Amino acid sequence: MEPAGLTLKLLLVGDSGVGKSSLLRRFTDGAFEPRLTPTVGIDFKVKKMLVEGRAVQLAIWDTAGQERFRTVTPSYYRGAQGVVLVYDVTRKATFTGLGRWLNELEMYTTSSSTVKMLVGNKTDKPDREVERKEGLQLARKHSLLFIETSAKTQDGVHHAFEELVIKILQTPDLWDKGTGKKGIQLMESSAQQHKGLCGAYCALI
Ligand SMILES: Nc1nc2c(ncn2[C@@H]2O[C@H](COP(=O)(O)OP(=O)(O)OP(=O)(O)O)[C@@H](O)[C@H]2O)c(=O)[nH]1
Repeated sequence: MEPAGLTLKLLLVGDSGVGKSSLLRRFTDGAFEPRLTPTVGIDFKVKKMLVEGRAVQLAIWDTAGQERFRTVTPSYYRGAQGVVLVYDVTRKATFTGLGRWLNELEMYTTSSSTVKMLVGNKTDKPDREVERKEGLQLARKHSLLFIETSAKTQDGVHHAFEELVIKILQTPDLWDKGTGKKGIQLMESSAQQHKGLCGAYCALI
C-alpha cells in the first residue's frame, strides 16, 4: 500500500442550519441537497487535495449545530489543525451568536496549534442580513481567515478549504513536529469512503 502522506484534521462548527454539512458535501462530493437533515453528533469525510504541488489528505469533521445533538465537545477540537466557523449571511442571529463559538475556540484551541477561518455561507440567497464587511471586521478582530461562500452555487467553497490548508502548510509547527504529531496517518484506503459516527477512526486522532 502506498504511504498515505500528510493528513490534516479540519473541523466545521457553527449554529444549526448554517450549511456546515452542505459545505462539506459540496467540497467532497461536488453535490448540493436543498433539504439536508441536521447532523447528529459528529460526522466526517476524507478528501485528497493537491495544494501548491503538495498532496494532502483532509479529514474533515462536521459537528452538529444543535446543542442536543452535540456530545463531548473538547474531543472534537483535539488534534485539529484547522477550524472553520460558519454563519449564515441571511440569518443575523447566526452571526451575532458567534461569540459562543469564539469562546469555545478560545477554550479548546490556541493560535499556535490551530488555523481558524470564519465563513459566511449562503451568499446565493437574496435576503442577506450580514454584510461582507461585518464578517471581515469580526474576522480581523479575532485573527481569523475570512471568506464568503455558497454551498448551493459552490462559490468560494474550494477556495475556502484551499486557503485554510495553505495557511496550515505555511505553519510547519502545526503538522511537522517530528514527534509523531504529523497529522493523522490513514492506514486503510477504505477509510476515504467511510462516513459515519466516529467509530474506529476516533482512535487515530
Ligand atoms: N440557498 C442555500 N441554501 C443552503 C446553503 N448551504 C446550506 N443550505 C441549506 O440550508 C439547510 C441547512 O444546511 P445544513 O448543511 O444541513 O446545515 P448544518 O450547519 O450542517 O446544520 P446542522 O447539521 O443542524 O448543524 C439545508 O436545507 C441546505 O440545503 C447555501 O449556500 N445556499
